[in-house]
Amino acid sequence: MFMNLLALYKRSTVNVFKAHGLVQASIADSVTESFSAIRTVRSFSGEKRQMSVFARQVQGLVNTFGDLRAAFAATERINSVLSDSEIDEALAYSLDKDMKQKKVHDETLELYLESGSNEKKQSTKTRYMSTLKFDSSVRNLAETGDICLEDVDFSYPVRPDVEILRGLSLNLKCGTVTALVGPSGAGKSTIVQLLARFYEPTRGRITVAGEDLRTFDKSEWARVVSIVNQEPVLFSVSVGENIAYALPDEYVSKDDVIKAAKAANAHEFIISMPQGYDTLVGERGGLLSGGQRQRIAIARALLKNAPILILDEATSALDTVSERLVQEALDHLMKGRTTLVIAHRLSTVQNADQIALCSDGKIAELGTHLELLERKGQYASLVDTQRLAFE
Ligand SMILES: Nc1ncnc2c1ncn2[C@@H]1O[C@H](COP(=O)(O)OP(=O)(O)OP(=O)(O)O)[C@@H](O)[C@H]1O
Repeated sequence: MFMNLLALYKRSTVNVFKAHGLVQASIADSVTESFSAIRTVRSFSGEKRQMSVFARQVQGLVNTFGDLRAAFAATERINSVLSDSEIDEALAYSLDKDMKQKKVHDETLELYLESGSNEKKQSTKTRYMSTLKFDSSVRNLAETGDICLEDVDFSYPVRPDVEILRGLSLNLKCGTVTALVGPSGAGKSTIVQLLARFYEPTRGRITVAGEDLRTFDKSEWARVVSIVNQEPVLFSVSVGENIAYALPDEYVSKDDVIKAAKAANAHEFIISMPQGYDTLVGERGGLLSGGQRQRIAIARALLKNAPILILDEATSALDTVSERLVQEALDHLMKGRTTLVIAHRLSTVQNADQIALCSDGKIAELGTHLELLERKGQYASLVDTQRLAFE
């Protein structure tokens, strides 16, 4: 993982240096051309055409300085990420909140409040944040507590004026399955994005065992959440390596990989391939079928063993045999985990512990399949529309 990051950094740095080189060459060209244009203008000052050449060269020079500034900004950004001096906004938020509520009294915080040097403030903040990270023991909370979306509003940063979620509240009971259904565009995938913390709520909060998710480091949170979706991301390496990728920072034995593959109904098809677990899967797993790719993703999730599971349309677009194999693997994966399933086909979610119907950025109906049918509301009409043969 670290080697990949290093390689990425090297590539980025080389690109920035290349950009610098290009920009410098371009500046030199622009300057030379500008001076030659000036000379031309001087010697043929009566000709308008030469004036327009001169104006173009000056414009070129201005653009070049713009490019140079962007290249410097990119270098600075890369360096700030690598030197770890970036502020984790989520943690900064919780720190700020605790301080405002004066819940935390210790001398480190007082130090922080003092008007000391920026460096001192930063180091105090970092120390406080690492205490928070350590104390919070995310995994323990995720294994034992409910996840609650509390009165959540959300707008995507690119369209801040459009509210996608409006006062949405939902409780995912620890160790149970919640199915999220609703019309297209209602906000189901947006809820997944917030639970995975790709975005933070604009208002309201998401908690695990009562703790605001923003108090946890995002990478720690990523360890306790598994997402399996319709198009799993596979890398152009072997099947075994793709499964082991679940734990990129840890040593994973071949036995563990095989155990996960067996539980995911993937072992049989893997050993029937020419090089078994060493078979390369091709670019984005292109040498495997859709159902096989999903079972590899499920094996990966089993190996990761995260207490929170999100299944986004996981069994759609599969033929009946593949769907049965994948569904069995999923049933295995869901056991004992706090699971949120998004499915368009209502037949796949009727056994969930609770079904939440998301409509217009809110949870409009909540209950079991039978309860919601009896209610004769939106869920019942969705079921009706799909003309499914429920008991
Ligand atoms: N990254 C994004 N930036 C801006 N708007 C987005 C983004 N992703 C989704 N949206 C908008 O948010 C709204 C809700 O989308 P979302 O994907 O959450 O709905 P959904 O219920 O999952 O729909 P579907 O069932 O069709 O997948 C839509 O209007 C969509 O256009």
